[in-house]
Amino acid sequence: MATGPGAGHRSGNESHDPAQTGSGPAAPGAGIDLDRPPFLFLFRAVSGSMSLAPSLVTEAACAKVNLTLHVTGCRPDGYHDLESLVVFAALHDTLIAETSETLTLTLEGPTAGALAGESPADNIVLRAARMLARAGGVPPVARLRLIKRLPVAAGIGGGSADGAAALRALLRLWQISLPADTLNALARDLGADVPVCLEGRAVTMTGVGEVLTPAPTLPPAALVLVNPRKPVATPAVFKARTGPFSPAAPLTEAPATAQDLADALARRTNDLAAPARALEPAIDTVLAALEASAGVLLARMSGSGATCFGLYASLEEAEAAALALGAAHPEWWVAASPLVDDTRAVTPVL
Ligand SMILES: C[C@](O)(CO)[C@H](O)COP(=O)(O)OP(=O)(O)OC[C@H]1O[C@@H](n2ccc(N)nc2=O)[C@H](O)[C@@H]1O
Ligand SMILES: Nc1ncnc2c1ncn2[C@@H]1O[C@H](COP(=O)(O)OP(=O)(O)OP(=O)(O)O)[C@@H](O)[C@H]1O
Repeated sequence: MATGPGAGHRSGNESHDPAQTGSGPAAPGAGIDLDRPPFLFLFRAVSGSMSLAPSLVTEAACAKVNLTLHVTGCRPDGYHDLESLVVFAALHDTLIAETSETLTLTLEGPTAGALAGESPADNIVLRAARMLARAGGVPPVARLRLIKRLPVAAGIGGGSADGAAALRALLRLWQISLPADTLNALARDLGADVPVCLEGRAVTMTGVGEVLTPAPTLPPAALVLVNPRKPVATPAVFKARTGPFSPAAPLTEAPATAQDLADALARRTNDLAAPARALEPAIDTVLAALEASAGVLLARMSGSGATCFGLYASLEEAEAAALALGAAHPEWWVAASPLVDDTRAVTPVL
């Protein structure tokens, strides 16, 4: 089992350049009268020379999970209208951004090999950096390090989360602030799942992925994510989808318990599951194994697959199920996680 990086609370994930921060003014009550003009002048002079810009920022790029996914229409440009209940797991890639005079990206971590054949310039992290620099009117310079742990082309938005993490990190590193609409549009241009990953909280996602409405409060629950280590290309799955579109069926009431949540999900669908299963039959094996696991309340596919999730009432049950699934299928990527309220509160694992 890979229980993966656990949820935690962010603390001190920015490090300030000691040369820039200095020692700061004395605290009130430390024997200095800050109201006396010479000290007031000194205080202003010191704070005026201090830079609040961090020289290093780390961000957790958390896995997104589509608990439901209704394809409600198709647009002239080929993109589909969706309605999806999206939540986040604590499992994450880690993005580290440092000040530099050039723009560089290094890839490491257990799943980085899946990107070995691709040009680093095409990596969504560098695309995000270039687009944000242009929008913010700053030079595109940073030393970026991406630690990849999430499976690639897996339906849990690993690349989208990396792109969103790059935006968040560089907004802070470069001290840029953009209007929310501009940032949402920039995220959308990077990929349909990037706006939701930037939001990082449970939402009902509509449009092609850019319209985000807070989801009803969800009960404590845990997930097991299972990927058969077979990449599935999102465009191919949308292309293979046939039949009528679904009506939107958003969750409007807060489920009181994990079982209530499972019951509500059971009345809804992932419309991409059928085409994905036709393209990658290993999804059937994964779903059957999750459905047979002890304590599972519901098993479904996330996004365009092939990752499937099992829903459990507690993290203990999810971890026990992940342990058993991982032992029975060592060739699979298996991980347990609580549902995360806000991905900004997840401490990035280095
Ligand atoms: C299936 C989901 O994972 C659900 O959250 C997302 O909609 C996919 O988001 P994504 O991978 O970020 O998608 P993009 O990289 O923007 O698009 C990849 C391809 O998926 C298809 N696509 C994607 C999103 C969408 N709303 N309609 C689509 O038809 C298009 O063929 C597109 O060329
Ligand atoms: N940092 C990145 N991590 C993963 N894939 C990336 C990254 N940058 C670019 N890519 C490209 O994006 C493709 C889709 O990868 P990703 O892991 O985001 O798929 P996914 O989990 O199916 O996403 P979604 O659920 O949003 O459809 C990869 O096959 C790769 O070509």
